[in-house]
Amino acid sequence: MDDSTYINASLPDTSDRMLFAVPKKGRLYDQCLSLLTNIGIEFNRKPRHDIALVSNLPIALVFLPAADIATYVAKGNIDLGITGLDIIRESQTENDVAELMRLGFGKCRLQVQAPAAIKEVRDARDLVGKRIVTSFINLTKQRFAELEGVPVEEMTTQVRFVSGSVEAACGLGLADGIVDLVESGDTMRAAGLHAVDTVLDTESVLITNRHPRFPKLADTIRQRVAGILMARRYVLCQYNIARSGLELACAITPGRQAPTITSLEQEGWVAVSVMVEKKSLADTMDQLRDAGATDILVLQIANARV
Ligand SMILES: Nc1ncnc2c1ncn2[C@@H]1O[C@H](COP(=O)(O)OP(=O)(O)OP(=O)(O)O)[C@@H](O)[C@H]1O
Ligand SMILES: O=P(O)(O)OC[C@H]1O[C@H](OP(=O)(O)OP(=O)(O)O)[C@H](O)[C@@H]1O
Repeated sequence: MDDSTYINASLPDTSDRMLFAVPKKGRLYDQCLSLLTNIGIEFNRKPRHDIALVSNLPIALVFLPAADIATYVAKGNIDLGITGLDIIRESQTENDVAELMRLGFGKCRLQVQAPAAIKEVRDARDLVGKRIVTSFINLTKQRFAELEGVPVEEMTTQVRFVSGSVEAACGLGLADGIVDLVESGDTMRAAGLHAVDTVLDTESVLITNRHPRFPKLADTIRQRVAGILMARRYVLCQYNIARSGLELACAITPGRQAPTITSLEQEGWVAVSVMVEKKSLADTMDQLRDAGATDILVLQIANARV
């Protein structure tokens, strides 16, 4: 029985539905569920069931370990999925999946880490020929082979797999260094480690098989996700300004495409409506004020299509 027979046998009522895989637990789970809600996907997941039929679209959600999603999508068992870039690279599926969009959450770094107390190890090169423990065996071997300047088969560094709690390996005497994900750095510091190299910057991505079975539906989901990401990134800013100050104001707020300008019932004045990135909003409002804008209002964007 091959992989496709197995998955189809376990999904008897889903043959006419696009299979959309999301992590069943872990760091990406909450953000994925929130994204699904925001893009209008309605479903009812029964306790302990890993498949949920979507009630308002011909989609079945499949809850899988994040680490397996890229492989399922690459092999075509699953049509669309959300997982980490790190997982795509580690499972060597980048040629078999199409990355539709980076999702802006699950951001962290895959780093080589060593005991901070061992002063001789300041750089990943200091770990060449030593013992490394990781859950990312392929990426780690590639990195150390690169450092050694030899093919993976000829490298002297010993890379060993553990499935979790990687940070404990040095303290327990199993490794001289580890390769693991770091976000805040709290886990690494608590284990007495420090980073000596970054192998990869990662975040969650929306992926599809290179030969999708439901291209139109996959594109609809892509567009909905793009709209939500844009709505999260921008606000709508409205203000009034004298025509004499309009050129400067438009330079401060060029918008995504261009500002919308309407006449006010007051000679020589216009109203401007424009999208502004949230991260620069406070500065932008100060600059608009200095440029003579009045009644500067900021409105949240609930959703969008771009
Ligand atoms: N600290 C973190 N900050 C942000 N994203 C992370 C972090 N740790 C992991 N990720 C992302 O989430 C993905 C899944 O990691 P997570 O630790 O949640 O795995 P998991 O599914 O719970 O499996 P495991 O049982 O091996 O821990 C990672 O591949 C990575 O893309
Ligand atoms: O830099 P930090 O913010 O401390 O995050 C890093 C930790 O997060 C991940 O593990 P997670 O907590 O998801 O659990 P896991 O060890 O079970 O994978 C990763 O494997 C690190 O251990």
